[in-house]
Amino acid sequence: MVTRLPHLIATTARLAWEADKSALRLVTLAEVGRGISQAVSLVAVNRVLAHLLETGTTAERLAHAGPALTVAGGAALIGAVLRSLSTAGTGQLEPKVERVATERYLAHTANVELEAVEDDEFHKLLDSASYGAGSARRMVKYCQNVITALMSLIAAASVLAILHPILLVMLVAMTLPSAWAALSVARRRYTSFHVWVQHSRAGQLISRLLISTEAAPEIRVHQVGPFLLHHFRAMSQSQEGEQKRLARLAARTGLIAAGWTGVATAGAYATLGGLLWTGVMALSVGGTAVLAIRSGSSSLNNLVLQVNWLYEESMFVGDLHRLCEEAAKRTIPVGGLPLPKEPAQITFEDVAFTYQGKDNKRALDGASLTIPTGKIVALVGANGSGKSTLIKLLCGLYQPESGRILWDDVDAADADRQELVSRVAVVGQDFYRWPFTADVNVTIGRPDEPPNQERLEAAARYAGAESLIEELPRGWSTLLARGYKGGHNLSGGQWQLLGLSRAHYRRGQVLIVDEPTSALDAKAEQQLFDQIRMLADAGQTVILITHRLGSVRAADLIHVLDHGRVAESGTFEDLLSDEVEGPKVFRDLYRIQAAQYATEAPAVPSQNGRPQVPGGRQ
Ligand SMILES: Nc1ncnc2c1ncn2[C@@H]1O[C@H](COP(=O)(O)OP(=O)(O)OP(=O)(O)O)[C@@H](O)[C@H]1O
Repeated sequence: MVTRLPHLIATTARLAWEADKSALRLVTLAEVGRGISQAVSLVAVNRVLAHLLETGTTAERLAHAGPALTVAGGAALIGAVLRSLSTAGTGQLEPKVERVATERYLAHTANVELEAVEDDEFHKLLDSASYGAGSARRMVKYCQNVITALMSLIAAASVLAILHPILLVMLVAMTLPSAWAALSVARRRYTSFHVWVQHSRAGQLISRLLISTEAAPEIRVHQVGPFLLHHFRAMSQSQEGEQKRLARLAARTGLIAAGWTGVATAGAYATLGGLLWTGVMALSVGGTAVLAIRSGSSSLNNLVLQVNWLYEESMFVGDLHRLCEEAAKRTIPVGGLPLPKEPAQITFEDVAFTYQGKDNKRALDGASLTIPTGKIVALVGANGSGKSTLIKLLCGLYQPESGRILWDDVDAADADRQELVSRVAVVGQDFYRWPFTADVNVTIGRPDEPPNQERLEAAARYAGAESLIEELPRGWSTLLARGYKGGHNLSGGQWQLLGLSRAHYRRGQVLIVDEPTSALDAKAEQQLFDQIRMLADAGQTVILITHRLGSVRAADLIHVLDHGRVAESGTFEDLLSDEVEGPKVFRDLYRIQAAQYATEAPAVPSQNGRPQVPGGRQ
C-alpha cells in the first residue's frame, strides 16, 4: 500500500490535470496549507498545555498561555477556510475527471476492431473498465482525504517523535492491524468483483429485458415475464450468497484486527504510564502525548481507511488503463496504401475466415470470386453459407485468416482502412435503428459531412420512403424512439426503407444490400429493384444478398455460396440452364422456391384458358 500510494495519487493527479488545471492547483495548495495549519495548531496546543501546567497563579499561567492560544485559534480558522476552498475545488474537479475518464474509455472502445468487441475476454475488460470513470471521480475525493489525513498524521507524528520516539512506534503498532484488515477486505471485494462481473452483467441484461419496449409485446403474449423474473431472482440470489460470504469474512477480519488494536492501544498507554512513572516524561508533556496519540491514531486510522478506498477504486481505474492499452493494441490501423480511384473489380482469392471461439467452424473456406464494378452482383446460398461474412470481410470489418481481397491489384489488408470503409455503403440484415429523428437516421450514413437536404430527399426517393416521411407526425423531425416524449414507432418494413435511404445517402462506391426486401411489400420490392437497376446503369456497384431467388434475375452476375465456398457463378440463365456445367446448387434451391409458389398461389387463367401458375412449372 505504501509503495502504491504515490503511484495512485500521481494517476489521479494526471487525470485531474487533464480535466481542470486551476482546480487541481487550488485543491493542492489548500491541502498543503491545511497540513501546515494543523502542525502549527498542535505545536501551539503543546505550548498552551506547558504554560497551563507550570507553577504560578492561574491568572499568570493563563496570561502566559494567551499568545499560543491565539496562534492555535488562528491556525484553526485558516484551516477551516482552506478546507472549504479545497472542498469547492474538489467538487469542481470530480465531474470533470469522470468525463475525461469516460471519454477516454469510449474513444478507445469505438476505435477497436470488431473482432475485439466480440472477444469475451476483451468484453470482460470492457465491463470492469466501465466502472473506472466513476472510480476516477471518487479517487479525487479520496486523494483529498488521504492528503488531509496524511498532513494530520505528520503533524501528530512529529509532535510524538519530539516527545519520545517510542510513542511513534506505539502509534504505528496501534494502526497496523486495521490497515491489514482494510486491505484484505478490499482485495477480496475486488477479486470477487472480477469473478462475478459477467454474472452481474447477465443479471442486469435480464432486468433490462423485463422493462425493454422491444421485448414488451413478446413478454406479454408469450408470458415470458415470470420466466425472466425467475432467472433474475436466481442470479441475484447467487450474488447475495457471495455478498454474504464476503461480509462474514470481513466481520472475522475486523474482529481479529480490533483485538490486535486493543492490545496495541493498551501497550501504548502502558508505555506512556511507564514514562511518566519513571519521570522520563513530565506530566505536562504527558498530556500533550495523550492528545497527540489520540489525534495521531485517529489520523492514521482515517489514512488507512482512505488509502484503502483509494486503493480499491484505483484497481478499477487500473482496469480502465488496461482497457486503453489493450484497445490501443487492437485499434483499427490508420494509414496504408491508397485504393485505385475507379477499380475495375474486387477479387476474393481463396479467402478463409473463422470467427473467434474455440468450437467455431470456418465461415469462409477458400472462397474465390470476382465482383466487377458498376454491375449488380448477387450472393445467394443456404443459411450459414457465408454470405454476410464475405461482406463483412469486404467492408474491412474482419481480416482474412488466409487468402487475399484485391481491389484491382491492391490487397485490402495493406490498404488505408478509412478509405476502404468510405468506399462502401451497407445496409445489413441487422442494420441499426438509431433512436434519433428520421432525418438523423438517414444522414448518419455520412456523419463526417454536414447534412444535405437535397441528398436526403434523393435517398428517400431511392428507397421509396417519401410517403412514409410525409405521413410521420413531424416529417423528417419525428423522433423514432419509443418510450420518449413524441417518440414514434415504425414497422419493420418502414425501418428497412430508412435503412436503404441511409445506405444510399452514404453514396459509397459499392452499395451492399443484405436481404433488402425481406420486410417490404411486393410493390416496394419491385420499386427497389427498379432503383437498384438504375443505380447500376449509372455505374454504381451493387452487391445484393437475398434468399428470394426470383429477384436476382436482374443481377449481372450471381455467386452461389455453399459451406463457405463459391459453388458456382454465372447469370440467372446460366445457373438454371442444363447446358452450363456445375453442381446446380442454385437450380435446386430455385426449384424448391418455385414449387412453393406453384402449390400456394392461386392459378391465374391464361389467355388460352388453361390455368397458369406464377413462377411455377406449367
Ligand atoms: N459473429 C459470429 N460469431 C461466430 N460465428 C458466426 C458469427 N456470424 C456468423 N457466424 C457463423 O458463420 C457461418 C456463416 O454465417 P453467415 O452469417 O456469413 O451466413 P449467411 O450465408 O449470411 O447466412 P444467412 O443466409 O442465414 O444470413 C455460420 O455458420 C454462422 O453460424
